[in-house]
Order: sequence, then structure tokens, then C-alpha cells
Amino acid sequence: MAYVNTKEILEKASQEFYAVPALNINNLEFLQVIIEAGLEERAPVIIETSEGAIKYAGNGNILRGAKLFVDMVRAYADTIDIPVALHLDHGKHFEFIMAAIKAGYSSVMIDASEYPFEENLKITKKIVEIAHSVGVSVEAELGRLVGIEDNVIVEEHEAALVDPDEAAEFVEKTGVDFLAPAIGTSHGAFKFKGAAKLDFDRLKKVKNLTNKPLVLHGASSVPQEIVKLAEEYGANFKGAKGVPSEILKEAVRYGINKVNTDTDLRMAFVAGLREFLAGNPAEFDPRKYFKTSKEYVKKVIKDRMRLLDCANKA
Ligand SMILES: O=C(CO)COP(=O)(O)O
Ligand SMILES: O=C[C@H](O)COP(=O)(O)O
Ligand SMILES: [Zn+2]
Ligand SMILES: [Zn+2]
Repeated sequence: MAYVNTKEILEKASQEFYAVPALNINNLEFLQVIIEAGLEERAPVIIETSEGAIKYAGNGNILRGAKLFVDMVRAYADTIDIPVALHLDHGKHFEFIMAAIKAGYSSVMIDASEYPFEENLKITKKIVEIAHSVGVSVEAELGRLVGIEDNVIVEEHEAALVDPDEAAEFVEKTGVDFLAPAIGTSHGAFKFKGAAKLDFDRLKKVKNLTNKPLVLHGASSVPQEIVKLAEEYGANFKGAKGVPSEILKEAVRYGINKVNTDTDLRMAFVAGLREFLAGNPAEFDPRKYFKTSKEYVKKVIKDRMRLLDCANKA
């Protein structure tokens, strides 16, 4: 009933100036809490899986993994009344992209950002043709994800960030539905060596020139209370640092509509797991020992939905 094309969710977000978190999953438990958070906040939901997640779910069989995710997500989406989309994150191999399309994903990302501009454009255009012919929307990436260090935009970093004029040409020639411009974030739990800083001038130009929904990768904020809690129970996350909430909010103001989030969910889950196991050494039922993990992940998601202003938009 409410399984939708990702484009639908993001075009509305772009027109109304809010963003939707795109949340990575590898298993059932994360899906359950994402759906609960979406329902409780009345927020549209974007679930995404990496190529690694598909391989993991299918135990090595790509099409089996992709189908499992579609079945699992649709089993929830089809019985609720908020929009839910399933997206392939960082599709780099034709095989994974085709498997996702064939299995019934709502959208795919073609990430050919490591290739020179013309090559990226050519590869992306091809995928857009295939995906659009069966009603699947497409995300692409321009520039490479690197952190901006110590408040200074060093030359080599600048070269890795998106070129706004290229972005306009790219969107026009490929027909891509949403674009991930590199503006200074990076993946994982260790994002900035100095102060967190994104290139908002670049972001504003990309939005003006493309007028498309835009995607921020590497957007986890790595909440320090979660880091602290996990470390209290034995984790070592020394130096973990994310994109502060205020900066995420500012990014939304300048045109970001999809906020890719994986690290924060993983961190919250493991903090809860460590805490629960430390306090319940005799427990061995996964439905019980995932309880605190699921609570913490859900809280992170609900907070993020409110921060990005997609709560009450479903
Ligand atoms: O960009 C991401 C998935 O595509 C996730 O980024 P984080 O590592 O910041 O969560
Ligand atoms: O962007 C990367 C996501 O965090 C997925 O990472 P993964 O390849 O470990 O599943
Ligand atoms: Zn990439
Ligand atoms: Zn990413």
C-alpha cells in the first residue's frame, strides 16, 4: 500500500525544504525500529542497503539477498499508511544494480564517482535509461567524499569536492533523479580531524543550478552520549566524530533532502548491546538481548526525523 518510488518522497521534500534520513540496514531488527520510528513520528521512510548488505543477506547470492530485502521491507510497507522506499546505496557493480531493479527496489544509486567526469556521466546515463524504463529512480554522486581538515579547504580537498557547473551539466545530460554532491563529509565514525565544516557555498550553487533533490552522504552525527555509553561498557571509539546536528540542519536549509545515515545506527545498537549484556550476563535469547539496542537506535532515528523536519510529513 505504501511502498513508493523514492523520487516521490524526495521531490516533496525538496519542494517543502525538509530532509528525510536514509537509513542503512543489514537485518530485520533495524528495519523494525525504522518502521516504528516512522509511524510514531508520521515521517516518510527511506531504507537503504549497500552492496555488502545484499551479499550478507543472501549469504553470497546477490539476487537472493536483494529479493529478501524487498520482501522484508514490503511486508511492513504494504500494511502501513506512511510512504516507505527501498534504495540501493552506492551501487558500483552492474550485477548489484540489476539485481536490485529486478528484485523490486524503489530506487538505485549508481556511484561512479571514482571515474573522471565524462566517464561518470556516461555510466550514470546508461543506468538511468535502464532504471527509468521500469519506473525505478536513480541517485548518482559527483566529487569524492573527503573531510575538510582543520577549517582550511586545502587544494586537494577542494579538487575532490563537487564542481557546481559540472553538476548542472551532469543532471541535464544524465536525467538522474537526485544527486549526491561531495561537499566535505566522509563515511564512518571518524569524520573531521579539526572542526567540522562543510562547503555550503558549493551546496547552494549546486541546488540553484540543478533544482534537484540533493543527498548528503556520510551524514552521521556520531552523538557523543552514545560514544560515551558504549565506551563505558568496554568499546574503544577514541576520536569518533560526526557532523554536528546544527550543521545537518543548515545543510537542509541549503537544499539537502536525503541524509544518509548508517554509523549512528550501528553505534547506538552496539552501545545498547554492550549495556544490556553487561547487566544481564545470564541472558541468551536474542529477542531479549537486542531490546536496549533497538530502543537506542529508535531514539536516534526519531530525533533525526525531528531535526530534519520530516516528522508529521507523512
Ligand atoms: O553515507 C552513508 C551511506 O551511504 C552513511 O554515512 P555515515 O557513515 O556517516 O553513517
Ligand atoms: O556508505 C556506506 C554504508 O555505511 C554501508 O557500508 P557497508 O558497505 O559496510 O555496508
Ligand atoms: Zn561514493
Ligand atoms: Zn554513502
